Amino acid sequence: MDIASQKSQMRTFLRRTRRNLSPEQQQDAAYRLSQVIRQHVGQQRNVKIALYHANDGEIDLSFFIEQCHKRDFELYMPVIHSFKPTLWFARYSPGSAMYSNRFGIPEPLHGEPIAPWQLNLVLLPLVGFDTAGGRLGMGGGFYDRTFAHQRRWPKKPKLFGVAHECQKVESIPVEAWDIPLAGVFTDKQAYLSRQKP
Ligand SMILES: Nc1nc2c(c(=O)[nH]1)N(C=O)[C@@H](CNc1ccc(C(=O)N[C@@H](CCC(=O)O)C(=O)O)cc1)CN2
Ligand SMILES: Nc1ncnc2c1ncn2[C@@H]1O[C@H](COP(=O)(O)OP(=O)(O)OP(=O)(O)O)[C@@H](O)[C@H]1O
Repeated sequence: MDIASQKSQMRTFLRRTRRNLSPEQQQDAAYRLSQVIRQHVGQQRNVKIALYHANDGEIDLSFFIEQCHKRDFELYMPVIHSFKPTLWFARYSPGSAMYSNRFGIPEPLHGEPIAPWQLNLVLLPLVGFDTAGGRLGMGGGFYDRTFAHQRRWPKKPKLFGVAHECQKVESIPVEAWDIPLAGVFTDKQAYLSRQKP
């Protein structure tokens, strides 16, 4: 079986697995995840973080968003570009007016854009991951394209995948365009990459 078909099968299975979590399991996971991320963001100030609005059983960042709000962190959410398959990031605060994109995922309606290299941390939603740096997204290549040229940027945000622990698999093939992650945060622990991304 070719890599695209393997990934597609894995995607179907893992999306179903996360959608089958109960509301209690989701809430518990969201709380634990916020603690795991907080340990890694530490006591820094003026942090600019891109995160996402949970959809399709994704692990929910609302507890973490609350904590960021209290600490005056600036938050941003991905917005799908109107004619290119890439993302830009718009300022978000709890209570911001939102608009559903073509996949039904809410995006900030009036959020100020930020140049991606000005972000300090990007939390990417994952469908699956392994502990060797393999990752699986929704299959649109949106994050891959958005961060494809980051080596040429004046500075780079740290990229961390975010997922439920039950989205961890034995091995996901890494393809040439896959952007390297600094690690993955789950409701159980942080998996940090060995190689520097
Ligand atoms: N919460 C969240 N926001 C995100 C992402 C994400 O994975 N999660 N994205 C990460 O890239 C981008 C959106 N990418 C997406 C890619 C595919 C599908 C999707 O549901 N595809 C459907 C069928 C496609 C269609 O309707 O045409 C599917 O596969 O069932 C959704 C989002 C930007 N925002
Ligand atoms: N930098 C790029 N330039 C052009 N096409 C790309 C680039 N990155 C990925 N793609 C294309 O996007 C498609 C989806 O890739 P892949 O299955 O790895 O997505 P994904 O990693 O699951 O999605 P995401 O990046 O949104 O999390 C592939 O067909 C790939 O060829």
